[in-house]
Amino acid sequence: MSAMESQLADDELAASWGADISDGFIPLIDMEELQGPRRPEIVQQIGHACQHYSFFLVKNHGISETNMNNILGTTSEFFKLPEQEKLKFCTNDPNKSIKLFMGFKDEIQNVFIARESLRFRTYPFEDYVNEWPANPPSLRKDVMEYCTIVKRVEFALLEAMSESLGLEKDYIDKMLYNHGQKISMNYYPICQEQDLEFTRGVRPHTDPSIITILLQDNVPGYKVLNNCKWVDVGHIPNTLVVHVGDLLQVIHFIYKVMMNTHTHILRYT
Ligand SMILES: O=C(O)CCC(=O)C(=O)O
Ligand SMILES: [Fe+2]
Repeated sequence: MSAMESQLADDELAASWGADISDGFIPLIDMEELQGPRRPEIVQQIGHACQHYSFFLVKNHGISETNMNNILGTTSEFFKLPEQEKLKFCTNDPNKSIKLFMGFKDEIQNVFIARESLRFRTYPFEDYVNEWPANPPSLRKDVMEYCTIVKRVEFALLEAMSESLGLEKDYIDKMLYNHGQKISMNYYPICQEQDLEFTRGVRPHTDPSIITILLQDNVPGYKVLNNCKWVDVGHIPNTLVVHVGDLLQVIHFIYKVMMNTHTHILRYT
């Protein structure tokens, strides 16, 4: 098959199970179907999405609308806290499992990275929960509820990814040996129209993770790189974006991803 024919076949296959977005196409996986008779087909879809896109959307993932609203609400409450309360979590100490990153100017590229980001280890909860912010009071409960279900989503996806590579379904999980989980709560503040050219949410990057599972609010701005073109993911309600991270790529050499957030409106993920 020529490269063009193969691209066409890929596009046709993808067109039968993807989601149309504003300026392109993004694979959409129905996770509920992983439990039923169509599992082999869905596993194939996941493998195809990882190999040809390195990102995809998932629906019917088991995270309720309430859970999603709670964690996004908690995130926005945290970033609304007074500066001195938040700054307690800013640290250069490499041994700290929780860190807040504030917006900063990148002098070399002459851009302002506007994002505030609170990142912390979550799993196993008992090892870390006491370090999590006690404010807002809902945070610990919301993070635990959300991360418990995200862990299930992650396991289901890693199993399907293993199978899609012709491996035993617990292959990747066993290789990773009891791996943990990290959450990154992000706040993209409003920036002025005239500053837009010099302001980024995040710079183009790949993630140093196994997989990244992203929940975003309904504000657009998130882009992924596909065939050398940045594609706006937009917001499809009740879906999560899944990315193949660098570590999974290192294990298998075939999955690759890039992402970029550039926004001039208030946004939480
Ligand atoms: O918050 C987003 O939209 C993207 C965040 C991201 O890419 C990251 O934290 O690695
Ligand atoms: Fe990322």
